Amino acid sequence: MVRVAVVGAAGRMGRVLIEALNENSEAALAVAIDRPDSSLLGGDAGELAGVGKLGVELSGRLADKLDLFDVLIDFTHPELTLANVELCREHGKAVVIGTTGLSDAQKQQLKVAAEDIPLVFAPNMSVGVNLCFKLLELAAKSLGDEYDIEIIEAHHRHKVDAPSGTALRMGEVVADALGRNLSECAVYGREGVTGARDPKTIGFETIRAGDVVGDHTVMFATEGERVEITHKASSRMTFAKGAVRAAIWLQHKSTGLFDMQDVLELN
Ligand SMILES: NC(=O)C1=CN([C@@H]2O[C@H](COP(=O)(O)OP(=O)(O)OC[C@H]3O[C@@H](n4cnc5c(N)ncnc54)[C@H](OP(=O)(O)O)[C@@H]3O)[C@@H](O)[C@H]2O)C=CC1
Ligand SMILES: O=C(O)C1=N[C@H](C(=O)O)C[C@H](O)C1
Repeated sequence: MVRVAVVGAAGRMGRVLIEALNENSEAALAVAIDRPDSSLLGGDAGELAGVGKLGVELSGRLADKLDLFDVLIDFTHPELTLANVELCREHGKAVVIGTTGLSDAQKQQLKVAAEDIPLVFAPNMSVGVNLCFKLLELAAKSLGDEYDIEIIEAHHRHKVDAPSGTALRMGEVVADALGRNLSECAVYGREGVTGARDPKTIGFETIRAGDVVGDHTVMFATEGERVEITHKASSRMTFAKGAVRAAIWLQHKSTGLFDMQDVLELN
């Protein structure tokens, strides 16, 4: 049985992760962490997640719980994730990272940490999105430079980073397949007199509204037709199940930086 610690346990993903762990026979919640100043500290993590008492108290300091878990699952925010990875690196713990919005420098820090511990880092843990990454590679290679590419994503009103990590990864997949560098060809939103579209660009449009769990569409459009590859998440459970699967998969790894394509053997 893999003993899992969840940080951000009282958050949107944290609560669903606890539920997913409760339903899994190969992994179990061992530690639940949220803000040190949270009014919820001391409560039972299972009750917080709506699955009944689990006997795991919500606490505020991961450093006090290092003996109690094998793998950390972190869906929080970049600075906290990096601090937690460093703590886990010092103590030889594996980490599954779902947090998005990391800078290039922060991603580089993960690469360095992965020399000492195993990490799964993926902007989207759902099977469907990871299948879409493969479909996008095929579509981009088949359609080529004749088609304009636009990536449209929609998320709930609480999301703090844009474009989503998934949309950016979709952009990277398509850009790589076409031999382009995303940092040179990405266009984020348009306003005013923009001029005609530069065919080499990849456009990103972001919607933030209501309770949308996560929608992504990549459009390939040319004169006479367009192809759209769309994924719509209707429950966070799809991400949580993927993260638990990654935690179980990581127990057999000693070091290395992996993503969900590795976990799902889609590479
Ligand atoms: N890879 C994937 O498949 C997915 C990735 N995500 C990503 O996961 C991340 C989290 O998303 P979401 O769950 O919606 O966000 P939430 O804000 O709901 O959850 C984050 C939790 O972390 C808590 N937190 C903040 N500071 C600390 C701290 N110092 N110590 C411990 N806990 C702390 C927050 O508390 P408080 O609210 O009080 O600040 C909150 O409970 C985002 O980056 C999102 O993009 C989301 C879904 C899927
Ligand atoms: O913040 C979210 O909610 C989500 N974030 C991830 C992202 O940025 O791609 C994945 C998912 O779409 C939900």
